[in-house]
Amino acid sequence: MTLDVKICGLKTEDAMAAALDGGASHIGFIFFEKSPRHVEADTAASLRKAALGRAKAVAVTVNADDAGLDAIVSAVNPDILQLHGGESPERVAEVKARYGLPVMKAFAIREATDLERIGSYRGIADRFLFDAKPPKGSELPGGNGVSFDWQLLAGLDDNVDYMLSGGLNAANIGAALNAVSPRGIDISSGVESAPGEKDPELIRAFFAAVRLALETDTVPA
Ligand SMILES: O=C(O)c1ccccc1N[C@@H]1O[C@H](COP(=O)(O)O)[C@@H](O)[C@H]1O
Repeated sequence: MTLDVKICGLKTEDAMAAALDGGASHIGFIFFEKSPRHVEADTAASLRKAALGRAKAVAVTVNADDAGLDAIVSAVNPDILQLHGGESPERVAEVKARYGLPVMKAFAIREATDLERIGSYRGIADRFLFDAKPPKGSELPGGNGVSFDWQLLAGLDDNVDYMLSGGLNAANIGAALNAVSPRGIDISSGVESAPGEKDPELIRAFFAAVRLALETDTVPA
C-alpha cells in the first residue's frame, strides 16, 4: 500500500495488533486528557514497542508546553509529533528544533479560506493534516467523526504533503480517495464501537475498504 494509513487513538494491544497486521504505516497516541482516547505516556511507551520497525509512532498533542512534550518524547520516543491545536508557525519551528522530530501540523477545515493558513507553515511543518472543524460544543479539536468537503482540497498543488482526516470510515473512504489524492489518510472514531473503544473488526474492515479503493480505476494516480 503506497498510501500512508494512520490509525489514531490506540489504547490496547489488540487494537494495535489489528492496526499493524492491517498494514498501518502510522499509529497514533492521543495525549489530551479530555479525550476518551487519552493515554498516559507509560501506556503509549509500552504499546509503541509492537510498532518498532513496522509503523511510525505519532504523538498527538494539543497546544502542549515544553514540559508536557518533554515527558511524552522521553517516555514514548515517537517518530513524529502531531500538533493538533492552534500552534503558531513559530511554535512549530521551536518544537521541531527542540526534539529534532518531524512535525505534522493539523488544520481544521470547513471552507476554502481555512486553507489559506497553511501558507505560513510551508517549509516549517513536515506534513499537514486536514481535519474537519469540531462540531459546536465539542471539547475535542479532533476525533469527532466529522467530515468536511474534500473537494476543498482538490485545488492544492501536488507538492502539498498532507494526510486526509475527519470522519473517515470503511463506507466513505472510497469516495474520499476518488475525490482527492492525499499521501496519507488518518482515522480514529470510524474504527470504534464506542468513543475511545477501538474495534479490531472495524479496523480490518477499514483496511479492506482502502485496498478495494486503491485497486479500482476510480482512484486518481
Ligand atoms: O481523537 C481524539 O480524541 C483527538 C483529540 C485531540 C486531538 C486530536 C484527536 N484526534 C485526531 O482527530 C482526527 C480525526 O478523527 P476522526 O477520524 O474524525 O475520529 C485524527 O487526526 C486524530 O488524530
